[in-house]
Amino acid sequence: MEKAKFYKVSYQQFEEGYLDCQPQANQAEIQAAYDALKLPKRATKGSAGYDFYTPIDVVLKPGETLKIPTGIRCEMNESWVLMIYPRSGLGFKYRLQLNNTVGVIDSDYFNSDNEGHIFIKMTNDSNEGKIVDVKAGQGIAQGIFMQYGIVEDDDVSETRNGGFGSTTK
Ligand SMILES: O=c1ccn([C@H]2C[C@H](O)[C@@H](COP(=O)(O)OP(=O)(O)OP(=O)(O)O)O2)c(=O)[nH]1
Repeated sequence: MEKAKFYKVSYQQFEEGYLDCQPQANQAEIQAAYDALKLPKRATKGSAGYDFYTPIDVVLKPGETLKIPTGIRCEMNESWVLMIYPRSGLGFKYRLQLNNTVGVIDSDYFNSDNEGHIFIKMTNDSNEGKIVDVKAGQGIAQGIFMQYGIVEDDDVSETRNGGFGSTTK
């Protein structure tokens, strides 16, 4: 693949990921969120970041954390990586942080058994007592494609199958 392409995950995978993040959710709510999913987009021609839109309302008091099932998977050139960063505005306003500081989405994640469903985990780290309030459908984070290098005597032969922690089991 020369460039990259975003897709929605299957409904079945979205439901699984959604329930993992929001165990109380009912099927009508999940189906509505699935139907409303938007693929990531850049805001302007010169923007580096593809905005990821949250399928659920994100309301976080200081210190609270939420895992967001984006419903999105990404196919990309195998020498690329998709880096997920907070949106600057939300960081400036609320000190909204990604739990892993930066999300690293590997090109071979696309083929893993959860379809490469991208999750974003965030914490309101506000030190001014501000409550994060981002409605479903609004941008919550941004993804930037980058090319990565490998060492000249690299001999890895493992393939990925699974999400977080799967290659360290
Ligand atoms: O914020 C994130 C970070 C990662 N991932 C997915 C994509 C990535 O390809 C996969 C594995 O992530 P990573 O390699 O950073 O985590 P790990 O804990 O080292 O897991 P692994 O052992 O699977 O490499 O999880 C997300 O959906 N969201």
